[in-house]
Amino acid sequence: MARPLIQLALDSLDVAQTLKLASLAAPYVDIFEIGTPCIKHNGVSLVKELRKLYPNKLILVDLKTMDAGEYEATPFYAAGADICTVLGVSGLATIAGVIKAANAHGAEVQVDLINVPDKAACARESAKLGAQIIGVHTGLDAQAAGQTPFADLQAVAKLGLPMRISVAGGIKQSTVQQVAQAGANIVVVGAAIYGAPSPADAAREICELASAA
Ligand SMILES: O=C(CO)[C@H](O)[C@H](O)COP(=O)(O)O
Repeated sequence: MARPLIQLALDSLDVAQTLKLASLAAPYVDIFEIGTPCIKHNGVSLVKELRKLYPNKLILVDLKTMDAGEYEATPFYAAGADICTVLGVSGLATIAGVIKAANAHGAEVQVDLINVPDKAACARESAKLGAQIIGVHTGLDAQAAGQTPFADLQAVAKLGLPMRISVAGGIKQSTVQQVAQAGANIVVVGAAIYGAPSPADAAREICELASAA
């Protein structure tokens, strides 16, 4: 089994800190995620800057789009995003709009299952529409309330859909192998890297653990 891709969530609002973290972790991660607060604060120019600095990395823009899918996502794909996210709770018309924008740019879409009540139905419908990635996600506020993504990951993996599975929500060194073995194709890590004393060491450890899973 191929190791899952490692996605670093760049969740700072500060551009200098974001670029510094990206450079420290770059040797060990496959995807740079421009996190939702970061993209809202810094906009399309940060996508362009990261694209220029890292032509060979995948860039995910965590738009968490809720409406006006095609219109909102188009400038981010045009700026160089490989993947944009859309909320599963937004509904099928919005998801279809982001997929249309992605297709126009030869790019991909991740549907985020955060707070979706019927995750299996949403994942199935998203696959039918042509989304390439389904995101099992326990957000930061839900994590603070003690929730984790592990049970949802198992349930989504069991569906056997023709989509890659991304998992996010407090993944760290002690859980990366568990999620890889449960079927995650993309493992998203934020705080366990950016909050570590050495982000580079943390990113390397996570990459090595994922490779050995
Ligand atoms: O999308 C996010 C919050 O909505 C975060 O970027 C994602 O949860 C990863 O960060 P962490 O590993 O700290 O949970």
